[in-house]
Amino acid sequence: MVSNFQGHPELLSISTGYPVDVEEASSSLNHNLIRHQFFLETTLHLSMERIPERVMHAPGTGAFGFFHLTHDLSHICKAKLFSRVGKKTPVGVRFSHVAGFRGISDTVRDGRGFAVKFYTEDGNFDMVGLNSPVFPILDPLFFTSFVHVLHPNPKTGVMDQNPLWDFLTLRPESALFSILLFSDRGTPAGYRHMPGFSIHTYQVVNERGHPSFMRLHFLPDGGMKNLLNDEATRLAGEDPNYYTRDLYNAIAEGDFPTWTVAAQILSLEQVKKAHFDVFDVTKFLPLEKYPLHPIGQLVLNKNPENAFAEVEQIALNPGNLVPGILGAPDKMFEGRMLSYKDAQAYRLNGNLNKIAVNSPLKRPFTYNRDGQPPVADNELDAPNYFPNSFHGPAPYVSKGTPKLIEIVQHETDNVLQAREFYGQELTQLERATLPGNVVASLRAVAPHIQERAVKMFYLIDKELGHRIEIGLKNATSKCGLFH
Ligand code: HEM
Repeated sequence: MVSNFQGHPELLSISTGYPVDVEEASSSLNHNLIRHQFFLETTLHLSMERIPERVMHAPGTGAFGFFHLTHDLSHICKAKLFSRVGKKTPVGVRFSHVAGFRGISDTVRDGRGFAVKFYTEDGNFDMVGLNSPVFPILDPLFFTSFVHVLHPNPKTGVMDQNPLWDFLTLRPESALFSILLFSDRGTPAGYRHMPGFSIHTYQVVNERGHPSFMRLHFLPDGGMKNLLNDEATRLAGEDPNYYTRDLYNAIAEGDFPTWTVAAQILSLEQVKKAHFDVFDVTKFLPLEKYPLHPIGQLVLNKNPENAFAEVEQIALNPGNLVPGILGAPDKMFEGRMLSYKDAQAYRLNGNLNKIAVNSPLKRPFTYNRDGQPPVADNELDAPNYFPNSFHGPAPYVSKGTPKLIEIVQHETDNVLQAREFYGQELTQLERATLPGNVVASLRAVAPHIQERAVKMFYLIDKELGHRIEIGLKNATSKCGLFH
């Protein structure tokens, strides 16, 4: 990953086009600085190089490619990306760290974002998921607190494990996510070696408006690979951009990463008869009951050419839906539909969909005008009000607007799936390394929170609880505590 700019040098100018003379470009000593146009512009522009970083998932990288449909799904969902086997829909993908700020080392233990923008003929569909099949909280009301516990203490500015463990042990629905996070899956071997999950169960409809429900899985064709804690810690110090470079170089060398895309598909009947909430984002849908149906392949074959324009400014929003995909009926999804729109308007301003990476394939015709750049084409004297009798954009006529089903959500058993996942899904090696990974974080936490955490792990599995308890007793360093 080196700069290999091969172009001929152009004439240097400032952004107004004023050509810069060699004397001006060489020194500002003994010059009137206010009249030194080159100094003035470069210095003032530097202060404006940054935009607000994402409040969550700030560190990350991206790549581009396509989604190749291998199995027709049009009997279930009329979205264009799922019809006609062989179809290739262009995609933009952003992989990210859940916590921390830009610049954090890639291999630090964390959840990872796995977000895909599908550029379809009917607009952009964004699947904004994680490398984990579940989310730690059920209720969007607690999302702000969850974000706060993953960020530095506002007094000291230092990361502190106390709020994280305090919160996780007080919100028992996070038990399954905690097992995943502290297993070796919390330190993937790279972005191209991790899976992705929609987590939400989407409601979709076919041409006849008939509803079905699906959770999407993206399974790395090269297999899932993780790092052991020691290796991840070493790489965090020695090679902070380990994942980013690995992905970039693989694509640059033509070793394109691919994922098999599969869906768990449920009928309305199955949803009603499930005996549990299939929309609960803190739980997975058992594979024996709802098997995976392969639908296609995700291929990443193009690196970004401009990281700022194509990665920092990509706006992935679960509220970006297309006809046939209604979104999920759970409260978390509803909360997300509000939050991303607001966060991205703050970060990129109201014309964010005019930024090239966010623009849909087909030119949109709207009644919105102007604002902060990029304003580009403002549709000139086409009517900017609706209704009108001057041939302004007209809505299409549908056969009726499908509605999301209504659901009632409750907290349910929080231990059962964590126990199942620990006992049946983790490999022997992952079970062996889990207690040490937990202790490495928990040892820096106040004793009353440690006690609660140990109880939580005992509830999941007696031996796991016991090994963490012993590990904590033997842990000598209590690093991270402020007195
Ligand atoms: C199933 C639950 C959730 C998942 C899987 C998830 C996943 C993600 C991912 C992958 C990103 C990074 C997108 C990118 O690469 O640009 C992100 C960003 C973000 N998420 Fe979530 N999230 C979840 C829940 C929530 C909730 C409940 C809220 C708020 C109510 C929220 C608010 C945000 C915000 C504000 C950002 C930053 C958006 C931006 O500035 O572009 N998320 N989330």
